[in-house]
Amino acid sequence: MAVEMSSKGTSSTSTDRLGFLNFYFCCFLSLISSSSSSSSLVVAASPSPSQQLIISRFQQYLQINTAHPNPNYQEAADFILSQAKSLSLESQTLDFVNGKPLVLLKWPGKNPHLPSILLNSHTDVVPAEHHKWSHPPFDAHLDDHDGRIYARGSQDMKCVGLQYLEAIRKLKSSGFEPTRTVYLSFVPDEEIGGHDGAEKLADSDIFNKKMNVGIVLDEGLASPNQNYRVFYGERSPWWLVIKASGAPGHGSKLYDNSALENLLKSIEIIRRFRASQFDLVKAGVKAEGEVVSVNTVFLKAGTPSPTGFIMNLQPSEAEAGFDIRVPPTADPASLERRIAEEWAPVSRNMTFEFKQKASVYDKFGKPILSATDSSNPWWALLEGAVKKANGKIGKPEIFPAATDARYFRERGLPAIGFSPMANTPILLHDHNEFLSKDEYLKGIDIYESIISAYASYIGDTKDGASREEL
Ligand SMILES: CSCC[C@H](NC(C)=O)C(=O)O
Ligand SMILES: [Zn+2]
Ligand SMILES: [Zn+2]
Repeated sequence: MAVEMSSKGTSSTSTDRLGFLNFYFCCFLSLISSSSSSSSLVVAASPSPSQQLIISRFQQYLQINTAHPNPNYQEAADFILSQAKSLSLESQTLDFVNGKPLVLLKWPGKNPHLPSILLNSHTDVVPAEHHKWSHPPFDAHLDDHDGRIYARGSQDMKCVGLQYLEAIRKLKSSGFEPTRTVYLSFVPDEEIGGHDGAEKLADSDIFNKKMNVGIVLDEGLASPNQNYRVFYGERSPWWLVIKASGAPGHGSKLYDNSALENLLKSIEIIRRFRASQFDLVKAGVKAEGEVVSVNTVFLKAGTPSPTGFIMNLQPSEAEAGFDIRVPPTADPASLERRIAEEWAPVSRNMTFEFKQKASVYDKFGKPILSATDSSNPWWALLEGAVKKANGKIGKPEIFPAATDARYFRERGLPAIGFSPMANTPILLHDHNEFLSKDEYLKGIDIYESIISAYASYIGDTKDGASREEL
């Protein structure tokens, strides 16, 4: 792999200087808050100087506005490259698509023949409605009272990207040397489908001929309770548009087969199907990721007029869009039949098209799921490593939405979705997304344990979770 050390971006020295300034500023703030003893609010424990530097680096990454539709990818890439430089990691910027840099870092292992570990994170975030946030979404404000860091991307998923790096920083300073090579990919465009990011990486020669990846870690979700959530598969997005057509007519006339009547019949049938799936979740029979979800995302009909819509004309066309998520355990053929026969039947003058229809099966025709039994030693290693760092993980789940992990699972690689955020409300894509500094710091310890276990593992897929004695 060609190694290019970036000369652009913030140097580690200026990064650290900024961190110290921030540290002194925060000490000043905590002095003020502790002097106002009348306050009944709980004051978060003050971080140590080294923790303050870690938090400050996280804030710097969060402050880079990588929201769609105009993500500042270059600044994010420069920041990651500066961090890589401070850690003496090899780095490379892959420009699969102009203006969408993908940063690939490498920590070479002592045994380059063993399959490597890929730690993936996306650099983009979804947009925020700034006026609806209590703190500006790109300020990365740290609330001194509750220790929360408010920012778009604090949960999804700039936290994970930097936690990987901070864990490596700790491992390096403890003298740890990996047996397996560890790669880190910082990819663009996950939030808009990953086609110009992780999908390009997974299809690339560098990935398929050089990296020899054996396991991928990617994003998970926050957990409101004390157990971390772990994901071994995800639902496939199907974005469906159904269209109805019929004769136009006077607004006063009752007649059969108008476009809107036909569309509304379908919407009612779809709504009943949705309720049947949701009832299974409400009754605790199935988890969210195990049912088919269908949500109406747009309705389009009517004849526009300068003041709104013509009110006495029944339109000749009407359409509706649905976000459908299909679990890997569902039967896609029966859902397709349901769509053609019940949701958009020709008998009601209806047609349908998919704007997106991700396969539920891999290239071998099997549901895209990573094993969670003894055939996948990475699973047991992850469980053991989290436990060793005093964390707990819950039952393996199917991720309800889509992540970049699917591009790696599709190739038959095991991929685990995991974002170490316990005792945290799920706020991805929501207003006031936050992560507490303590959970962030705890997550670094968790990754330190996982990376150490993964990078030291010398067994193959058959001989379980043996570890090299270092
Ligand atoms: C279909 S690609 C868009 C990816 C996005 N992922 C998440 C986690 O929100 C989603 O599931 O809608
Ligand atoms: Zn994400
Ligand atoms: Zn997201």
